[in-house]
Amino acid sequence: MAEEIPVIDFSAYGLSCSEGEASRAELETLAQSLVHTLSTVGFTYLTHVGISQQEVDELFEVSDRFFALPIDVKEKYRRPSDGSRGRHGWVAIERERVAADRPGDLKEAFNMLPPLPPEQTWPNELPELEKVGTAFFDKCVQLTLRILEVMAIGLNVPDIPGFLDLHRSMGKGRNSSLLRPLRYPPVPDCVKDRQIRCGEHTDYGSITLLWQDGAPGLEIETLDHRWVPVPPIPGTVVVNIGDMMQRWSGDKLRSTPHRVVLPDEEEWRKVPRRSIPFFVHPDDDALLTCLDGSDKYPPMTAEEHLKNFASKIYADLPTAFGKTN
Ligand SMILES: O=C(O)CCC(=O)C(=O)O
Ligand SMILES: [Fe+2]
Repeated sequence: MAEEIPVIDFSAYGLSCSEGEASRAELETLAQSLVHTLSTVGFTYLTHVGISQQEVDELFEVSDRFFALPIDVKEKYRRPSDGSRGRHGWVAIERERVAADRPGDLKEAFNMLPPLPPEQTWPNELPELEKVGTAFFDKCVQLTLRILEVMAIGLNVPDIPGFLDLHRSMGKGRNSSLLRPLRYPPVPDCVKDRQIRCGEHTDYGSITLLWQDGAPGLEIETLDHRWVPVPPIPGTVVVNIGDMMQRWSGDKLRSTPHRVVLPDEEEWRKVPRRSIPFFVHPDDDALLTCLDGSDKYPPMTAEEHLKNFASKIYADLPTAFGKTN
């Protein structure tokens, strides 16, 4: 139930206050509760982060307009499938299968990975997508740096500026952080055996920020192996840990399996579900050395870590792993 996933008030360090405003004591308190939750549940809700509902709704709306374009227009902006030409662009329904034992996911997505390589463009048919998407991306970057700073305080990272510096290129190239509006269509009359909206997986980056619309379906697996819902709570953003951060923290923080199931209620089956994840990655060349000073895992660059998992989730590839984005 929702009560297993705490709601943490982030107002002391939200984007609405300036950086020097929060006292050390306020940040310490915030850091303790954040790290406690992310070490156990691996998921939390944050309120008062300083990104308004209006900004979120604007991105939902412009993404809706993109997904409503004819297939042949969306095809022009398809995400290259060979992985060597970047990951920006549209991903069609059932194209990804994040759980190997399930059919393709009932979702479509638009990966936003600024700056674009020269051979890719934003949709000319919908210039607002670039405008709204890049503005939201920038907000996510600012919020991410604040959340990472608070996490680092809670983890007693000795060199916090150095840790934050490993994320300095988000949105500037040589960094794989990704904003990804998702649309899960209304549940079709014919659903394949075991098909759901998004199969069981862990995220593979460092942290994920996730905005949900009002539709239910997101679930997490608890430490005692129960699947519990993460219902949408207005005015909150969900934050969770990815595999890279679990490893980097020497397994202190928990990369929690999650999925998006088909709703049982007829009213929710008839409507789409929309969400906006922002997947955070350190810079490609960042060397990840265990933050607790231990040698539990050998140092590895973010790019090496990414290569281990990327390109494994495409429905037409022979292997599919429980990893997404
Ligand atoms: O749509 C959601 O609520 C979650 C999606 C998700 O877990 C993912 O894309 O990695
Ligand atoms: Fe996920």
